[in-house]
Amino acid sequence: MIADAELTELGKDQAKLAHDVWKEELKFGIPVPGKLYCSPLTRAVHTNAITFDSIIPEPHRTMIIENLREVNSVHTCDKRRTRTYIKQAFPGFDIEEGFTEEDKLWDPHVRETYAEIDARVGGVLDMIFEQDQEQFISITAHGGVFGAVLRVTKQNKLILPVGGALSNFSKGEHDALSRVDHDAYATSHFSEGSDSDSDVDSLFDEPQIDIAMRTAPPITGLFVPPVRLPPEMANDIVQQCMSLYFDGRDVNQIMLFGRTTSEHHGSTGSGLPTFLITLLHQLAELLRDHLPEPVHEMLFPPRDAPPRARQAILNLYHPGEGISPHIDLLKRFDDGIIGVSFGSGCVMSFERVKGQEKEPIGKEEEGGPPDKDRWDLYLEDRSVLVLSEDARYNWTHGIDGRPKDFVVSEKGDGQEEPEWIERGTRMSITFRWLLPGADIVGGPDP
Ligand SMILES: O=C(O)CCC(=O)C(=O)O
Ligand SMILES: [Fe+2]
Repeated sequence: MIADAELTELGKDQAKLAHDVWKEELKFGIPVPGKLYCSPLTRAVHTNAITFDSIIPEPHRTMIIENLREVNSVHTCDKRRTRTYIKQAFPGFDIEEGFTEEDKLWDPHVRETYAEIDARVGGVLDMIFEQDQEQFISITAHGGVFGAVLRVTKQNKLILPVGGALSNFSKGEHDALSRVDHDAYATSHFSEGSDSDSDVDSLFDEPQIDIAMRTAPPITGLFVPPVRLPPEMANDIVQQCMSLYFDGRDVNQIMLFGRTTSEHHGSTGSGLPTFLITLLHQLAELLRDHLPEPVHEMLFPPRDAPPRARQAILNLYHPGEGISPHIDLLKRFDDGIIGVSFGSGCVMSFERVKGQEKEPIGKEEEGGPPDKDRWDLYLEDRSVLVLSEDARYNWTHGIDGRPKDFVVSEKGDGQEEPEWIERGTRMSITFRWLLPGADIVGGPDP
C-alpha cells in the first residue's frame, strides 16, 4: 500500500471532467467559490489543482486543512506527507496555521471512529461558518469526510457534480449548512415509512390505500411505455452507482451534470459518467416506437440541436421510504423528464395541482377514462416513466413511504384480486434538462 498515494488515472480523468464542467458553466455565470479548502492528502490536492486550474480568479487560493483528511482506516494511504513536502509540491496552495511538519494524527494501530471523524470535520465546518462571509465555498476531500459532513449537518444528501471528487456548499439562511451544492431541491427529502407496523395484509386495515394501476393513468404528457431495460444493464448500473456514490455513505441522493455537445451525439455529450450516457442511448432506442415523435425528440435531441445542460439525479430508497409530492422545480428544469426504476418497483402517486384547469383526455360520459384528481401508478423494476406537458407542470408526483404497495393484479383484467407487493431497495435515475441560465449552484427554493 502506497503512503499518501498520487491521484490515479481515473481520478485525474474525473478531476479533468470536473474542470471541464466548471469551464462550461462559467459561460453560464456559475458563481465560483469565494473560499476553497482541501485535504492535505496528495490525491485531494491534485484533484483540487486540476479541477480549479484557471477557473478561480486570483487572489483566491485553496487552503489546506489537516482535518479534511480522509478517515484514518490504518492504511498507509491515509498518512500524509510532511508540511515541507506539501509546500514545495504545491506552491499555489496555502497551508493552515498550526499545520505540523510531521503527520501526528495517523497511527497504524488506530482506526478512527465515526464520533472522532464527525468531531474533527464538525470543527472545520464551524470554523468555515464562523469566519467566512462567502456564500459559496468549495471543499475538496474524501468520501469519509463528506459522510461526516452529512452526519454533522443532518443532511441526507450529497451532490457531486462529476466523478465524486468534488463538492461545494452553499451557506443557507437557516442552519449552518441547510443546503448542499448545486441544487435548490424542491422536496422535503424523503419521508420515512409511515405506520408500517400495522398489518397491511387486508384492504380493510388500510382503507385509504388505492389500488395502483400498472399502465399510465390518463394524464396528458405522462408515458410509461411497455418496455424494460435489459436486466444485465440494469444490474450493472445499480452496481456502478452503489460503489461510486452510495457505498458506505449515509446518502440517498446524488446529482450529476452533463452537457450535450454538437461533437457528441446530441442526446448525450460530456460530463455524465459513461454508463449514464450509455443508458441514455439505450433509452432513446427503447422509447423510439413508444412516444410521440415530438416527445422523443424533446428527450433525445438530434445531433445538430443546440447544446443543452442535463442533470441526472440518483435517488436511493430503502424499503418503506418515499418522496414527498412535488413538481420538479419550474424555474430550474425544462419540460421533458425521464425516470428509470431500478431494483424494486413502487407506487408513484400523481395529484392534480389545485386550481389547474382540468384537461380530460376524453370525456368520461362518452366512454373516456375517469377524470380523477389522483392516480396511483405502479412503477415496475426497470421501467421507464416520462413526464411532459400537463404531467410535468400541472400534476405533482410523489411516493408514499410504506413497505408494501397494493397493485392491480398482473393480468389487469379486474377479475383477480389486487396484490400486495413488498418494496425492496429501489434506486431511480431521473434525467432533466436545466433551463438556460438556471442558477445551478442553488438559490431560493421554488
Ligand atoms: O424516484 C423517483 O422515481 C422520483 C424522483 C423524483 O421525483 C425527483 O427526484 O424529482
Ligand atoms: Fe420529481
